[in-house]
Amino acid sequence: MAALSIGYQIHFHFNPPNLLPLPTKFSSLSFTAKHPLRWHHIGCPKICAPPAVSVMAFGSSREVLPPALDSSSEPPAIFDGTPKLYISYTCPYAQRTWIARNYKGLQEKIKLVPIDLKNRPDWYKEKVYPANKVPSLEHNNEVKGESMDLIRYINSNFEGPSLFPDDPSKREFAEEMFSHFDSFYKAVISSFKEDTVNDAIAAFDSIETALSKFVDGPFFLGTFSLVDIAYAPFIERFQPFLLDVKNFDIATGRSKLAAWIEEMNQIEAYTVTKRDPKELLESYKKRFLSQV
Ligand SMILES: N[C@@H](CCC(=O)N[C@@H](CS)C(=O)NCC(=O)O)C(=O)O
Repeated sequence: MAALSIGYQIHFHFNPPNLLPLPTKFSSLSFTAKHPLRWHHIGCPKICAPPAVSVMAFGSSREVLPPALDSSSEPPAIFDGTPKLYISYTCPYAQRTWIARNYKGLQEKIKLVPIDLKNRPDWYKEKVYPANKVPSLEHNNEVKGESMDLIRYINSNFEGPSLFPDDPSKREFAEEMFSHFDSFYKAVISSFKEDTVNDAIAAFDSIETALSKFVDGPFFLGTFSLVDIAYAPFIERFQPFLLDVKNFDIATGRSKLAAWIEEMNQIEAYTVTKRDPKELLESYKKRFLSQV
């Protein structure tokens, strides 16, 4: 059975209102093929008839994530026709593709194959992706790589909501932001090794300006898009490191960036891919401070 549980927004319509707060009294709610709605109520030994509630699927799926495959693991059924996204749970480039796949609701269509990069299985390089990096996507008997190409590919070649608006001015700005990524990344990383955070300040000022361009929403292109996906995994890592090590809070005095971070944290397709900030901080400290 697929290890998948579906999230629901539950609207309680109880009368009289003094019965509230009822949500705490309900232990779980689940759907099965036989019983479309099972309502488990604490204090009710059996499955009870649901009270007056409406339950609305909000279209997101919380997956049980598979364990990462290592050198002792058998390969999945490569080229069996099932699209597969090879990732590492800790890689920000892979995270981009994982977010795109989640946002488009492709959890059941594109199988997630996590790889342990520190103890990589030989078959990954030999049979799947000779570049031996993540992410890679197996689709239509081909394996493609490069996160920026893959998020565009996933957006264009699979069903689900579009992550790239039609508006030509937004598309043009998206391309600008994609090109800007490398210099943003380099500026922030270089500040890790310097005494001042001037480069990082300038880099985040440029993000604040970019976020001010479209006013029809808190995201880079107004609505959530590939641009947010391209930047989010990196900002997720830069923020705790700059705060802890450089005492630089990227969101202070940058209201658009602060709002963007808040809104990103409402997007489940993204939040399920996030790592513990403490773990990210430790891994960045190991990576960047030991080289100083
Ligand atoms: N430009 C690539 C970068 C991918 C990349 O560097 N992935 C890292 C993990 S975060 C990797 O696979 N490293 C393994 C290696 O370089 O051997 C992309 O955007 O997909």
